[in-house]
Amino acid sequence: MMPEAVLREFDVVVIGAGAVGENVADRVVQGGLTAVVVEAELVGGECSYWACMPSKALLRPGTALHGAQTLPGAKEAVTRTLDAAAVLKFRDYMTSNWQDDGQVKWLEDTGIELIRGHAWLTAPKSVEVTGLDGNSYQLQARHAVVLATGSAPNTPPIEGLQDVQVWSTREATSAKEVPDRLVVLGGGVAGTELAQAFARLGSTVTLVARSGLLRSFPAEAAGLVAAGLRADGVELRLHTVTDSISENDDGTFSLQLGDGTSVAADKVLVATGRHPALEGLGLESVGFEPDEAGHLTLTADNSGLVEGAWGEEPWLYAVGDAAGKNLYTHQGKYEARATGDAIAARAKGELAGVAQDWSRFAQTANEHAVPGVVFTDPELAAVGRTLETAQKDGYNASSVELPIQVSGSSLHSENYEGWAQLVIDEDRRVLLGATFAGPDVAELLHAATIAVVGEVPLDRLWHAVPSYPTISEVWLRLLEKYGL
Ligand SMILES: Cc1cc2nc3c(=O)[nH]c(=O)nc-3n(C[C@H](O)[C@H](O)[C@H](O)COP(=O)(O)OP(=O)(O)OC[C@H]3O[C@@H](n4cnc5c(N)ncnc54)[C@H](O)[C@@H]3O)c2cc1C
Ligand SMILES: NC(=O)c1ccc[n+]([C@@H]2O[C@H](COP(=O)([O-])OP(=O)(O)OC[C@H]3O[C@@H](n4cnc5c(N)ncnc54)[C@H](O)[C@@H]3O)[C@@H](O)[C@H]2O)c1
Repeated sequence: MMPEAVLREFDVVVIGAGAVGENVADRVVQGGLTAVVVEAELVGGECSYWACMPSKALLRPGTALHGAQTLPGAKEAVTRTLDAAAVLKFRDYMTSNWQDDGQVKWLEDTGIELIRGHAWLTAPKSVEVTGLDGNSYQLQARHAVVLATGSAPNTPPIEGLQDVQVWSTREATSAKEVPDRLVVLGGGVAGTELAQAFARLGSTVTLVARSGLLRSFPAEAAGLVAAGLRADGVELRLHTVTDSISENDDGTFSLQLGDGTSVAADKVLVATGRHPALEGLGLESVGFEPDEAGHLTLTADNSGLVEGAWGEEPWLYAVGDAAGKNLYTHQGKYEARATGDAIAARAKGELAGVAQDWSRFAQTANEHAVPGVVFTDPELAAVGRTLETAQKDGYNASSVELPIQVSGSSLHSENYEGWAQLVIDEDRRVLLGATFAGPDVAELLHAATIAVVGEVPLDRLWHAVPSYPTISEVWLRLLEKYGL
């Protein structure tokens, strides 16, 4: 017999304790409300244990080693290759060995209650939980329920894929051994980063992508990353579809490609995008139906409020990967701060109706200034609109671009190769976006984010003097080329 449900009431119920769920709960508690987060796996979510942190821990030692190898004086001192076992150990350390005690303690110290288990909606503001402690919980939210359930990997329609055991990014980022031959399917951010990480750890890597590499970025910038991967021995099979996959008796894999060739692998990583994790959440009980293909989608406004949920007043919110706007930890946490503050303000009667753009309750930067870094070597860092997206969005946009060739870059490494672009709104003479590609350009990005968010006029930007000799001097060169 099922034990009777434990009834609990909170101001806010958050489903999912990834980085985003943690942050939204933090903000509502700072705002004077009570909050519970329900987590089915590890507190900290995908980013801490299977995504950002382990993938960057696998990449960073290779980048540091390569950096030293490109500098006279240092390269003579570096005589060995990457120590794969030590890199995996560093990755284990950066994921706290997949233990979440530290993050649980943070929840306790912050005054957020944690229930471990699987949660789903049963009615407006009502959530049921099958607890990992054997209890069942009936949670009632006085003000809001927040979906912070993250995303799940897409499965591409490849014959035989359903019948074989391939790696998702989870198995890749938590791998205990380095496979001899790895095939990566997908030329997006995850596929590109992990292809380079494993190539540098010693795998023979083939990356198969049905289109180009890193297609959402300017071609010149993506081209530098492609050259970096090729230099590490990654075979890039771009504009190539994968027709079928099968597992051989010895546990290896054979993939048939659309160009008639085949490729063999010891492991296959599928990294072909992700979708919001909204299945099994009881959304049907509050007014949502899957489409003909069986997919559930939600539309959330600029405060994260989900449109169309049953109920007398606004109560259902979606943030982070679950909202499906921008699948980045930093952007999800930004959404969480706005949503948490909006929930607290609405509960106190301090916010009515739609949140005003650029107020603390609105996720306005989602429309204008989403920064992202591809942590390959060389890096690719971009914020805001590309020339293509700016023109598509109706801006009278122009661009200025240059190879990165300044004193800072020639000091950085021998034969430094980089590329930078600014996208300009000609009507207002402000930046709409920026892209940098090259070794160690990630730290250049925040200056661009500030310029885009602040809509700093170019004539004023001219007075932002980059220090000599830094790679940031490329800003000055770009503005000079633009005509200032
Ligand atoms: C390989 C890889 C590398 C990445 N690297 C970066 C990077 O370098 N920088 C960056 O900004 N982004 C990166 N990302 C993206 C980043 O990981 C996500 O944007 C981020 O994790 C989203 O956070 P979230 O809290 O929305 O979701 P998640 O971290 O997925 O958290 C959701 C949580 O909800 C829980 N949950 C789901 N359903 C239920 C339920 N019904 N009941 C209870 N609990 C539930 C899950 O167990 C999970 O813990 C990477 C992604 C991948 C795949
Ligand atoms: N450094 C970072 O911030 C970082 C790193 C990794 C992942 N992420 C985030 O995680 C999300 C998921 O990463 P991702 O690389 O899986 O997604 P992605 O959207 O970046 O790339 C998906 C790739 O898969 C390909 N693809 C899609 N469907 C396919 C099909 N049916 N057959 C073959 N190829 C197909 C696409 O053409 C694309 O190249 C991204 O949105 C990204 O924001 C961020």
